[in-house]
Amino acid sequence: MIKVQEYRPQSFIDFTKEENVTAYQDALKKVRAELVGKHYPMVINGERVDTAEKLTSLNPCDTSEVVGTTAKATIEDAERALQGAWAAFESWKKWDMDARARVLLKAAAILKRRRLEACALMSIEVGKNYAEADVEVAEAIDFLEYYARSAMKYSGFGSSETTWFEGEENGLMSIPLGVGVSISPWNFPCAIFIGMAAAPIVVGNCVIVKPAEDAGLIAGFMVDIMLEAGLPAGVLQFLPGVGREIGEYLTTHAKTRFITFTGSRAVGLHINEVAAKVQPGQKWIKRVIMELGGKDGMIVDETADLDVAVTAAVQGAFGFNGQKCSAMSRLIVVDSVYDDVVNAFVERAGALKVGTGEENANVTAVVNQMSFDKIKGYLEIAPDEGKVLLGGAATGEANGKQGYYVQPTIVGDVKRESRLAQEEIFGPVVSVIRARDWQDALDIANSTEYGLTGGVCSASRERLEQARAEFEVGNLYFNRKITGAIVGVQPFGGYNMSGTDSKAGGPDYLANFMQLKTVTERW
Ligand SMILES: NC(=O)c1ccc[n+]([C@@H]2O[C@H](COP(=O)([O-])OP(=O)(O)OC[C@H]3O[C@@H](n4cnc5c(N)ncnc54)[C@H](O)[C@@H]3O)[C@@H](O)[C@H]2O)c1
Ligand SMILES: N[C@@H](CCC=O)C(=O)O
Repeated sequence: MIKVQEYRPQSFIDFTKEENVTAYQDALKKVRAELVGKHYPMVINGERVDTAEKLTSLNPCDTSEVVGTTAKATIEDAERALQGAWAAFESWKKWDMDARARVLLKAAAILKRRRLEACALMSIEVGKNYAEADVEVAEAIDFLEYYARSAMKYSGFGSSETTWFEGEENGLMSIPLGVGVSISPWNFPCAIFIGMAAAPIVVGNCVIVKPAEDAGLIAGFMVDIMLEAGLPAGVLQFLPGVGREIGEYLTTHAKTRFITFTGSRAVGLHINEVAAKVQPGQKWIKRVIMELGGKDGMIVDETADLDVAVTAAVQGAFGFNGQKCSAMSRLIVVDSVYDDVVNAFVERAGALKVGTGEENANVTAVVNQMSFDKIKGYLEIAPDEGKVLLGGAATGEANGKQGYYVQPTIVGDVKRESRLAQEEIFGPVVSVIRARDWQDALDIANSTEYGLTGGVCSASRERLEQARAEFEVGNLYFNRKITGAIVGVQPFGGYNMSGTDSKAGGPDYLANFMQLKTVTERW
């Protein structure tokens, strides 16, 4: 058994301290000097391989800046990566669990040393401010540390998990699935990207990682760390490319054993459908693990502490511009305190500074043109679906910089069945919904097809207990923000249309990537 201290999540950097701000700014300079403008080729079978065409990553906060480029994998590359991964699987599956876990622990150690570089790169590539970037890199380290330790419980012949039967030895063996595809989103391009790769890898699978098109550089940075930590050739195949091209090819392929996907509901459901169709030569039912979108609501009732509720609302709604699956996009307030809560929320949100990630603004630009246009579309219908109380414009500029800037927006008295109340917007836009009373608020909270995060701000024990039982979400928070799950502390994942509730960072997450064999020997 590997010798490590008990898992403890990373603490976050305190950016109220001047020395930490200075260190971050130094990291930004280093990243600008060493990583901006860099090109990341694919990594297939341990070799760096390039393509004629490239994918370009733009700075969303200053779209005149190209942050860097990656290769753009073709179908032939995807095929080669898949075959190479199956060849690597023959030896990787035989490695001791301890030895595989050590690779993750070493990667965590390297990332700890390069923590601020990873943060700074994300400030430039996807516009995260300092705290948002830091929380994400801390989560990436936590995933590596946590999954390394979790793997231990699947090591060896687990006869203790079965009931004793006289005259026989019985037990369960956990064995890896084979080769899978990990398809990740741009909004947590470091933590989710590496968590979805490290988990299957540590228990003996080989993985083709397909990062999001908008965040290829941080993905390349993380792959370098995994290789430096000692992953053998072919275990992690780095395949930046276009989702509907190579993603589609790999998810439909007969030789893909499992798919772990985090992204939108639309793409997730499409993958679920194509993966279910058995291809010629396919000899398994593909395992599909899905983490999808949300339309997350937080209820504030008349017993709530107003300051706690408003702080939770501002943090949950506007952290990383609402570009989190967990973001509070619906604030559901009971009628008797509606005006007080909403006025305070509008006032606090109105003080948020809009600017670049590098300037450490509270709200930065949204990720790309498609996202900007989509949010703009919702802002256009907002006056018909409620009252715009704050913001309401997609300005496309902040402090003289052209970028995908959208004002923090609050729309009041949104109709509960409207598009603003039902569809994931994925930007700094909050719909406030007026509820008659507590029960009406809970009904509204449960009235979407999603079920990812939710929250209640209330001092009523009875109501909190009712919510515990009846609020239909995978992650439920009381009297705090509804974002920011910590690995091992709040296992994360939703149900209903929000996903397969596989609970990343939870005690059973690795079981998603293994199959069990029961072995009986008669003595
Ligand atoms: N539940 C969670 O844990 C969680 C976490 C983060 C983000 N999300 C969700 O992700 C979404 C935002 O991320 P996004 O915009 O990158 O999502 P997206 O669905 O547009 O893309 C996700 C990934 O899928 C790939 N892809 C696109 N089409 C594909 C296809 N046909 N076949 C295979 N792959 C394909 C993309 O290239 C990308 O890598 C939001 O809906 C958000 O709620 C969920
Ligand atoms: N795990 C993150 C959300 C990831 C989705 O975007 C949170 O808990 O806020």
